Amino acid sequence: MSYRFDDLTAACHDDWRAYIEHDFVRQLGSATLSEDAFRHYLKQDYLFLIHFARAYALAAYKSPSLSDLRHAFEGMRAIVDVELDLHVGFCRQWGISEEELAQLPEAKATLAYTRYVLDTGNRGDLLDLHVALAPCMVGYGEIANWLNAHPATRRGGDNPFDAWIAMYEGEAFQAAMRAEIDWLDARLADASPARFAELTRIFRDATRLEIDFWQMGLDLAD
Ligand SMILES: Cc1ncc(C[n+]2csc(CCO)c2C)c(N)n1
Repeated sequence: MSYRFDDLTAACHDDWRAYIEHDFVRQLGSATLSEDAFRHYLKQDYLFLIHFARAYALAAYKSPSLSDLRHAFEGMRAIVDVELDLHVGFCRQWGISEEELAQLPEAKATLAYTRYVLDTGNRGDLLDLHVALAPCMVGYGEIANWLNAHPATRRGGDNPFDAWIAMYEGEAFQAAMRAEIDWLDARLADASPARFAELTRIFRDATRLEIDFWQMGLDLAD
């Protein structure tokens, strides 16, 4: 039996669909999401991105080869040099200043998700860490594609969240998502059934924590 990334989403089908098709996503697509919920999400996502950059630093530390080291370095650079700059600019447009971002208290859902990923990487190997990162890396691209295929989605100037969808449907991001799937496909091909069961558990837990992250946004939870 040779495994691939699609076997992870198939093994966690219900959780994966609950993440991709969450009410937060649906409301964002149909332009019915409350602006306060989106702002709350944006603020917590700033903290999330900082810990995600740390997870890529951990991936560098866990890299046994130069090509893995380069992959981790590029991932960290993408977040620190591109994603976080874009995010701070995006927050500014939504009335959230850099000073406010620097002072934010961390919501429990942010704490749980980011520390889960870091702990999984600390106690496991590079594949465990990448599987914990995968719902984030692959899920957002799939969400943008799902929204574009959904009849209730409104695109363009009459949807205030249009720029968010545009970011994740863009070719640069979709290419990064495919590269991550290829990396995982190559490693999963050698996994035993017992190892695949361990990785499924990590993938499911990280997906459940993504669901909680959306719910935290909707509930304005702290
Ligand atoms: C809760 C949450 N989950 C996933 C992402 C998406 N994301 C975060 S970092 C990254 C890699 C980009 O270099 C991607 C796709 C997010 N922003 N917030």
